[in-house]
Amino acid sequence: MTFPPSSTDPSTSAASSSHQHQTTQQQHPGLETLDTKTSDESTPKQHSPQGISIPKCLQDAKIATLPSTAYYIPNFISPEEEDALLHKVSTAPKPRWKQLTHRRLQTWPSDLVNNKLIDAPLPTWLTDPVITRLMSIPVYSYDDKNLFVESPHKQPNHVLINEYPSGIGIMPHKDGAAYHPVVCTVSLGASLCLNIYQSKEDGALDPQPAFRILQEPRSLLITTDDLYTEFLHGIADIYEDTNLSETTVANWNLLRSSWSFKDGTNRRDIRTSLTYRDVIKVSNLGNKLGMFSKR
Ligand SMILES: O=C(O)CCC(=O)C(=O)O
Ligand SMILES: [Fe+2]
Repeated sequence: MTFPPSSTDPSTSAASSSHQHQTTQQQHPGLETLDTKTSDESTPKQHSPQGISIPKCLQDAKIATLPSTAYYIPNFISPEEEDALLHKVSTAPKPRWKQLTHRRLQTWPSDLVNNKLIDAPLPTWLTDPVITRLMSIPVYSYDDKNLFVESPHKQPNHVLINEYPSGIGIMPHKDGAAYHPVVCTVSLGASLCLNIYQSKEDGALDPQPAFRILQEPRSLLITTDDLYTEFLHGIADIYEDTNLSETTVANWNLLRSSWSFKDGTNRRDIRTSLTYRDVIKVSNLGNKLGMFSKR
């Protein structure tokens, strides 16, 4: 990864777990259990296990105010799934963690070497439920093609886990050429704003974010196209996101709990993100050595 003006990397984060999501359960006349949210969002939902709300197709989750394609699903995983993922992350063997100056990260199945992944399976706790659920959502209602239909391996093969204490973010960067330009980020633990930056005509970074996307715990954010290739993204090193409103947050109408930010602030807490991507180049070295055959 490279940092400004043109860059690549893994992530950041923080936010407040006090923004609890409230749902009431209702029996649908059909088969499934529906979540009826008490907050002010409106995306039509399909249903599955408790606390999850999956749109019928990604168009229902599209962040309409952005110039390029992005989707936001607030209740992508349940509180129990969130706890289970956080437990797996925190109990991973110590050598799995790479400690940076202010945050730490894990890469699964491994680090890239010269932008290449050594072929190895992801552990089940990272594929199920996140990848299975992601693959089950069609992009459009009229056919069943999913988001990874054009990606080299037809699904994510790499997960970067970043843990951001409050006050810590990630510099504006681009994710670079190693990945297919579809990025799926599951947020755990707390909320924060992802900033989207543009370069100015002279190529320098405009330090003022062009857009902000608020990511709540248990949400899935998908960014693609120009958001991947043209814009930069980053997270500010702050303890509180401020000036949050319908006009300053691109995905305000899709939030689970916009009411909880109605004073315009989000106090950061530890946020962990899981970034799922398809690494374009994969080497079979691992298979040849029989390294990963028995997972
Ligand atoms: O943690 C995040 O949401 C951002 C991660 C990121 O930018 C990256 O992994 O490249
Ligand atoms: Fe990134």
